[in-house]
Amino acid sequence: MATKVDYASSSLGDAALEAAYDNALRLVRDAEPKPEQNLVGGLRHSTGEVVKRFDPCREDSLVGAAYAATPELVLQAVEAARGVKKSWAKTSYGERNAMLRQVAADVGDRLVELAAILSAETGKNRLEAFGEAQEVLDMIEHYCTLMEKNDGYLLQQKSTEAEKNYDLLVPYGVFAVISPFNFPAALAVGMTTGALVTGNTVVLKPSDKTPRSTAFVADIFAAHLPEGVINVVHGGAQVGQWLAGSEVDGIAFTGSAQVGWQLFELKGPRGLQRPVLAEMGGQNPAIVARSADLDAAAAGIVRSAFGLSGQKCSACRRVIVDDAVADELIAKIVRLADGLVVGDPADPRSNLGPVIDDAIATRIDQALELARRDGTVHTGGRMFSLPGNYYRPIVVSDLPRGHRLTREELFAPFLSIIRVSSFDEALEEANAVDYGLSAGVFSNEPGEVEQFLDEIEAGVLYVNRAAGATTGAWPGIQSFCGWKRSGTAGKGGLGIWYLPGFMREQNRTIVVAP
Ligand SMILES: NC(=O)c1ccc[n+]([C@@H]2O[C@H](COP(=O)([O-])OP(=O)(O)OC[C@H]3O[C@@H](n4cnc5c(N)ncnc54)[C@H](O)[C@@H]3O)[C@@H](O)[C@H]2O)c1
Ligand SMILES: N[C@@H](CCC=O)C(=O)O
Repeated sequence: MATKVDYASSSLGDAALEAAYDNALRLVRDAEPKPEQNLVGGLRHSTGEVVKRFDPCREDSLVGAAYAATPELVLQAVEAARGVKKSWAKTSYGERNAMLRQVAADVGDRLVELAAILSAETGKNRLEAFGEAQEVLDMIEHYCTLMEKNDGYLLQQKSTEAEKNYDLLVPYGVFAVISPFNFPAALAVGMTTGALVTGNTVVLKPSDKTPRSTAFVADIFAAHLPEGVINVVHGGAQVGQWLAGSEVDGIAFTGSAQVGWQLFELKGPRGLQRPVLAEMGGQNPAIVARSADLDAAAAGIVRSAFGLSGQKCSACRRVIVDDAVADELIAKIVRLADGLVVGDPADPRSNLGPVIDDAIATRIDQALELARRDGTVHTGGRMFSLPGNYYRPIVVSDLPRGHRLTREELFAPFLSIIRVSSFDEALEEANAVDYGLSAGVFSNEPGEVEQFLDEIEAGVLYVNRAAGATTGAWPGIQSFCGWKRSGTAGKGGLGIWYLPGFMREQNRTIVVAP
């Protein structure tokens, strides 16, 4: 691929790539998908109920499917992973890195196909799809590099000729990896690579809304790893519950706070606590001060609020703006939002596609009704001219302070604007939610920027970023730690402290023979 696309890119930058994507999307949509199989100890299982996934842009067209795992199969998958955990932990990180880099190389050879599958299954536009496909590669490379930089997390402590002391991090054993629908390749790969590169084996459960995208990358992992090191069980919430309720030694989860915190409460084998690395949702604010460059602010906010139809954990959900510039900012946001093209990813102009399913659409319809009753709806709403659940970007203001639409995560192209009269008040409102994932500020006052950095309660911060007020974190560049209700681990994916979460500490004092 000639161009490297990330979440801040504004074009694929290559006509040949556009054409290749168009062709791949057509092929993906035209071929009737075979149900994805479960993978247990290297064996494929194709029995049981078939979960079907329809194209969110063309409602009656099947785009993905999978055989849902039974409780017995889930346990077999955990056993298969347990069976090879010693041999996998015994491999050197150099050997593991070599295998994982082969995975990345193979994904790299099939990037266009992956982007097309991602678009077909989620409805995300081509830029978002290529960004995600590229993130898969950068995620694997970043975690392999971290293992090398940290020399496998083994340090010699003060030692003598007679006694050697080592402090090291060792894998827990078997990790359950439970992934969400919105980044079904990048996030499944991120968590899976985190577990594998540190020497754990994995049972991966993709979202039942996106089985094909996750199976695509999982199959490439399986092709390069010893049997049983990666196992895949398909299905919905119930399969996730069976997996999390099994004797796995750790859980890596990305998804809603409602589910993540339930998993956090579960006990591990023999009733003991185990790591639950849960990365969850947000109610992410962008603060706009009166000194801000309002064009940059509007651009960054619109990009972060409506990219992927607001179905990003990092999406900008609240704009908290100084009253002195609020009307001007609202006008700019509305103008940019109205200029976005809503449509099928097959349309190269499309900025945002449909939302993933009827459940989110119902939530949006209810939210809109509430917003019309309690506030001002400036623009946006359902588009009935297209099949599927398409929405024009919704911009709302003047909801009463603390209104639930400004507190809960709707996961939709829905932006609330809140007026304040001081920077202190802006920060107070920004921090008034239970979540703490990403946040942005637009200000040309250094003192305000410093106050924001010191006082905001969130793990991913952006200052004056027109390319994305709250979105666009990238492996090795940003880290992605959810504070408060947004994360359980206190360390996030993408960053430099992520891998130790998959390991525990052991000290080894070895007396050398006299
Ligand atoms: N912080 C992050 O890095 C991040 C990234 C992407 C998405 N998210 C969050 O994910 C959510 C959207 O994804 P989603 O709708 O797929 O989330 P979800 O919580 O509905 O599902 C996530 C995964 O958990 C499984 N699951 C559902 N109920 C379960 C249960 N009771 N036990 C075990 N597994 C269960 C699902 O089948 C899916 O595989 C949003 O809240 C978003 O903010 C967070
Ligand atoms: N890494 C992406 C978000 C992933 C969650 O949905 C971003 O930072 O915008």
